[in-house]
Amino acid sequence: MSPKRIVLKFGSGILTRKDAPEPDPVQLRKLVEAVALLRRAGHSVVVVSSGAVASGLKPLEFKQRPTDVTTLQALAAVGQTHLMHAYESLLRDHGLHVAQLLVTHEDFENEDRAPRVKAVLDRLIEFTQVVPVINENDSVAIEELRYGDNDKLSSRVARFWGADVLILLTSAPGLLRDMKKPEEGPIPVVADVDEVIHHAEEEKSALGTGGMISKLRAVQDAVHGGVECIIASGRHAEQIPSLIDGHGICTRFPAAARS
Ligand SMILES: Nc1ncnc2c1ncn2[C@@H]1O[C@H](COP(=O)(O)OP(=O)(O)O)[C@@H](O)[C@H]1O
Ligand SMILES: N[C@@H](CCC(=O)OP(=O)(O)O)C(=O)O
Repeated sequence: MSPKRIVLKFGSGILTRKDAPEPDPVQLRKLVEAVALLRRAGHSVVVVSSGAVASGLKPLEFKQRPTDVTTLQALAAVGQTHLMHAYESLLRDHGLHVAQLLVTHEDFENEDRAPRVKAVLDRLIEFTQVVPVINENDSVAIEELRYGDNDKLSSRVARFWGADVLILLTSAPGLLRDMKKPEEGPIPVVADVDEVIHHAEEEKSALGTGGMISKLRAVQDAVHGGVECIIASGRHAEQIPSLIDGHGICTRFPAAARS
């Protein structure tokens, strides 16, 4: 299989324990293993990782996610360092290093800044031992914390970087037709997001901020930019390499032709 440019988005809901609002080291280890496998297979991988706010809850002794923006920003400032520490030590076991990029939407929209971000991303990828991990600069980016746009951010990164595939790893196995009937499994392939958006409900995981509607909008944007998208469960990180090969339980959104 030819090497691909892959963006993996890890949502807050899959980086944290199911029973407590704190990072789950086992889960993080499995996700990092999947990244290392893809790297070893010759693919270029960029991770867009949520989890800054969630990672700040325990050190600052919060039992649940607060709602006021300034406290969320404070949590993100503390949590982001914990998150990066975890990535650095887990990636080191695979001979890899984490490269942290904290960005705001403006970094992609401003015509002077955007080429710099792309240049540094391309340069980082040339180092085969480096895995760029991107998050919104939450401590100053209010809009991110209010709207939970890491889905949108990952879609922007994927388009901007010219990724072949964007995988949104989340707490659901893909897009379900009916959330009350998870046994039916996710819709396997979606050609037109507009035709399935009504399946997305407002409900989301305890620590997630985006939700399924945000994911589908992000997917729509990426697909139109020529990026194949996949929504899959991040609780089954072992299937990530096979998702790239066209298998696995997920919802696939084939790329539209690049214009
Ligand atoms: N049709 C649907 N199929 C699957 N999940 C859905 C659907 N509609 C809403 N959801 C919700 O979307 C959630 C995933 O979004 P979110 O909690 O924001 O995750 P993340 O933290 O990974 O971004 C699921 O846990 C589920 O509650
Ligand atoms: N940048 C925030 C992201 C919050 C967010 O977007 O969460 P998610 O809905 O899990 O993608 C953080 O790191 O906490």
